[in-house]
Amino acid sequence: MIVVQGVSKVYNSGRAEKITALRDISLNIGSGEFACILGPSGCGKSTLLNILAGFERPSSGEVLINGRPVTGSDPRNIAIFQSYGLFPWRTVLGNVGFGLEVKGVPRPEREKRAREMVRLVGLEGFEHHYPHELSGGMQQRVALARALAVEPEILFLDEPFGALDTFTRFRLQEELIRLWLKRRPTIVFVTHDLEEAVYLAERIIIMSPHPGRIKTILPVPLGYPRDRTAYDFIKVREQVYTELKLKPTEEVEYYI
Ligand SMILES: Nc1ncnc2c1ncn2[C@@H]1O[C@H](COP(=O)(O)OP(=O)(O)OP(=O)(O)O)[C@@H](O)[C@H]1O
Repeated sequence: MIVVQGVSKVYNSGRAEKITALRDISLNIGSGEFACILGPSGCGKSTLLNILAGFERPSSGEVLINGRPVTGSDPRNIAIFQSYGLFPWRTVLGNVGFGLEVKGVPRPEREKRAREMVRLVGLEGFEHHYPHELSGGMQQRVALARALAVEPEILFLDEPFGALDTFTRFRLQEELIRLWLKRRPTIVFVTHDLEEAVYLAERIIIMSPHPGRIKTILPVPLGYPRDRTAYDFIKVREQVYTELKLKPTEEVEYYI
């Protein structure tokens, strides 16, 4: 579904040296796949996601979605959210229904679908609340419901749970998996949280910085829902640690 061919991105920062944010990225993402892009800060994760979503243009190479080159963002199929980005003057229902309104879905149908989405993310009873009356985790659910309400073919998510506490993050990760299994959109999810990637992804695209490259693509051979404490889960996590060189090596060198 998504084909990335030799994509590079160089930023002309106005200073003497240019920044190569991405160098020669090639990868394929299948229809209905859940892929995570994982890597340390500055390795080009957001740049890559923005190029996939059509918000930025690559310096060279190209991205094809369903066989067509991406030349700009496509609001009909693709939803993206980085922070909550909710409209403060709209209620939960108004926020969730926003994308449907843009699509021209008639009011009764819009409301029905928005209510259904609100229920799916566990916010029943909060339909008429405003964003400032909700916790961070609840606002993130609203953002998730809004993105899913338009039934996007592809969902691009850039560290959506980064600012949340562990409990809320775990719950929303579970919810996202549940919704993905139910509707099967293609999901490309950027994170720098290693465990999050192992919990969510069918494949983890591991990137390394300076310049941003794909280091390796790791399939996660675990079913859903995943158990963070299971032996298999810990084994995969260890593999990712090793790939990212975060695992201490066995050899110890002594200097006198
Ligand atoms: N608009 C821009 N102008 C100049 N340089 C940029 C721009 N956007 C990103 N960069 C540079 O490109 C590199 C990759 O940035 P990017 O934000 O894609 O990384 P990231 O992996 O998403 O980082 P983080 O996890 O910290 O968000 C960085 O060196 C950054 O400074």
